[in-house]
Amino acid sequence: MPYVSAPFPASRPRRLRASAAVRNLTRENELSVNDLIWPVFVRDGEGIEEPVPSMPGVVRRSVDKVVEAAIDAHALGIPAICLFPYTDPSLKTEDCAEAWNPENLCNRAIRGIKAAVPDLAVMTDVALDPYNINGHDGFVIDGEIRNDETVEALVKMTMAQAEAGADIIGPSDMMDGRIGAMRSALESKGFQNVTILSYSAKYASGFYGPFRDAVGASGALTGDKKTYQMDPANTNEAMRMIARDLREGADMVMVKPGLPYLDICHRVKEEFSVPTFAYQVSGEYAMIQAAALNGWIDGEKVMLESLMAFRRAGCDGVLTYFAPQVARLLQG
Ligand SMILES: NCc1[nH]cc(CCC(=O)O)c1CC(=O)O
Repeated sequence: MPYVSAPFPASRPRRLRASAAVRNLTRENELSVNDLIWPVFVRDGEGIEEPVPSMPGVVRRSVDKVVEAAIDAHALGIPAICLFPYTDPSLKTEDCAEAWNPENLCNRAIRGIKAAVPDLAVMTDVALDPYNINGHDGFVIDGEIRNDETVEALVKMTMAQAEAGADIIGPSDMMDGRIGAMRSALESKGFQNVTILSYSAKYASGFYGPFRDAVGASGALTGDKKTYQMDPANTNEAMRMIARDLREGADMVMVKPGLPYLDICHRVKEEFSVPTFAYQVSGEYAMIQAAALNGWIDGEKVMLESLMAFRRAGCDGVLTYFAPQVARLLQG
C-alpha cells in the first residue's frame, strides 16, 4: 500500500491529533460493549460472592448470584457470559463423571440464566480439569494424558451443556479431533444452532495461575500441560490448529492468552477472516489489577488500552474479567 504524504510543513500529522473532535473522527478502531464476553466463576451454596484473592475484584458466585450477575450483564449490553465452575473437591474423581452430570453446577447455572435472561448468550468451557482429581484437561492413564478416551468424555460433557441450553460451546482442552466429534454429536441430536468457539491456539502458559486458584485446580494439578497445550515459541503451529478446527466445524476461534500473543491474533484474522477472539486471561487481569491497586498505573486507562489493542490486532471480541467494568465506562 502506498503511503502518500506531503513534505513538512504541508503535512503536519499533529493536525489530526489537535482536538478531541478530529481525533474521534479519524480513530481507526472502536471498542464496544458488543465485543465483550464475561468469564464468571460459579460455586455451590446460596447468596454467596466469595473473593478470589489472586484476582482482585473477581468473585466466585453461587448459582442465584450468577443469575443476578447475568441479568446485570445483559442490562449493560454485554452479549455473552462464560461459565467456569469451582467444583467441590469431593466431586473430583479419576473418571471425571461430574463433567457430564446434567445437574452439575455449570449446567444448573446455564438453566438458571437462560430462564432469567434468554437473550444473553451462555458460553461454556469444555475440558475435564474442574472435575479431574489430578487437575488435567484429559484423562490421565499410566501418567499419560489420553486423547481419544478424553474426546469421548468431552462429547458427553458438550451434550449435557447443550441440553441445559448453552449457546456457545468453548472447548479449551486441546485434545485432537474434539471439534469434529462435538460437531457431529450436536448435529445428530438437533442442536444445529449451537455454536463452537474453539480455543484453537491455546498455549501452555504461566498466565493461567490465578484462574487455577479460582477454580480450585492449582493444588490438584500434577505436572504441566505441555503435552497438549502449545509451546509459546510457535506461530505456524497455531495456524495449523486454526485451520484444523475450522475444517472440523468450529464457527469461531480463539487465541489464548491474549496480550502476549497479539501477533497470533493478527495473523489468524489476516489469514482466515473468521470470527476471532482472544482471552485476556487471569494472569493478565491480575497484573493490571495488582499494579493499579499499588498506584503504579492508572488501572482504568490500562484496561481500556489493553482491550483496544485486541481490536487493533484484528480480534472481533475479547473474553475479559473486566467486561462489566468496561461496559459501565462505555455506557458513560
Ligand atoms: N481448561 C481449563 C481452562 N479454561 C480457561 C483457562 C484459563 C483462563 C484464565 O487464566 O483466565 C484454563 C486453564 C488451564 O488451561 O489450565
